[in-house]
Amino acid sequence: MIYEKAPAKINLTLDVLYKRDDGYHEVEMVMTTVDLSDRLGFECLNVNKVVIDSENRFVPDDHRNLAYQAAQVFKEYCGIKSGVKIEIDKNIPVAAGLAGGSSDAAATIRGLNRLFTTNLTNREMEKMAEQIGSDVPFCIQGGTQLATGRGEVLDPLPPLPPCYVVLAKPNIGVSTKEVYDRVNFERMKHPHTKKVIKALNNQDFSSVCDRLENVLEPITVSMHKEIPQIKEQMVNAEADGVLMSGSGPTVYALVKQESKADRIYNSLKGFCQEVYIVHSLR
Ligand SMILES: C[C@](O)(CO)[C@H](O)COP(=O)(O)OP(=O)(O)OC[C@H]1O[C@@H](n2ccc(N)nc2=O)[C@H](O)[C@@H]1O
Ligand SMILES: Nc1ncnc2c1ncn2[C@@H]1O[C@H](COP(=O)(O)OP(=O)(O)OP(=O)(O)O)[C@@H](O)[C@H]1O
Repeated sequence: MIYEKAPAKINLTLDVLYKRDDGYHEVEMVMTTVDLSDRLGFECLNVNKVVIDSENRFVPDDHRNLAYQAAQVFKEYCGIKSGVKIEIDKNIPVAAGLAGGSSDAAATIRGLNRLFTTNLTNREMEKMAEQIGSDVPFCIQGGTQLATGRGEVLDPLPPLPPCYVVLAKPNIGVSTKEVYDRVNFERMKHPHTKKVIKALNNQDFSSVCDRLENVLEPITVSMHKEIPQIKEQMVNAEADGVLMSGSGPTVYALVKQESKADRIYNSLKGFCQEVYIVHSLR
């Protein structure tokens, strides 16, 4: 069995520019991976099928699983007739806005590229990833990147300066499609994406923290009061920056000091079922 790590992502910015004719939204977002990861294992099967094995009851074990879809796309593209077993050890909260399923799909493409020694380039793997979901191409290489188009046009950026990332996921469900469907361009306050990129170029942590913005946040907030409550607790515990990731519901805090990260963690532990202290990934 060979193994791949599948890290979660957070949005430092998320801007929506317009709705496209294909129904997707043109976006501009700065995303970065954090060290909360699923672990995926891959091995060949003699029979030509894809088998998903996970102990997490929220992870589908059939075609609905993005790792299953990635394996099918990979097998088709590379003309592979043997089957594959994929073990998913799930650590990223499910349906959280942290791209858990997307990262599993990307890890599957990378893992099968190693398992079958197919020598695909990152570019080829990103093209394949587009067929599975808008966040999957970013997850092929991860790190810190500017994602445009519907999320699949990628430009590498300098990493988020080293810090603690406290993630808090309230126990509520959010539909990404529903949040995008509620986008209202008239009332939108667009993020200063260029200033965040400049701050990353200068490795200026406090300017990054001052500019964290996500146009989907007010939409998800209007449906779930838990999100502003978590943000308020994080701010009261002296987080350097706070934002909702993706379409939510996970909210994160960026902090330099470990003692503050601990304080935020402790203040939220009773309120949220799932709270994690992790690091940004270089
Ligand atoms: C919110 C984010 O997670 C931020 O990274 C992504 O934009 C969403 O990425 P994702 O979950 O991989 O999205 P997909 O599985 O491709 O699309 C789910 C649904 O979200 C909406 N969607 C998604 C991406 C995009 N650029 N415009 C959209 O309008 C569409 O209604 C689509 O049917
Ligand atoms: N490998 C997977 N891990 C978790 N959920 C998966 C997976 N494959 C498919 N799913 C389905 O996708 C749904 C969304 O889960 P996921 O954890 O990918 O959401 P997300 O983090 O909000 O995604 P994104 O940030 O890309 O919008 C789940 O409810 C689950 O049914």
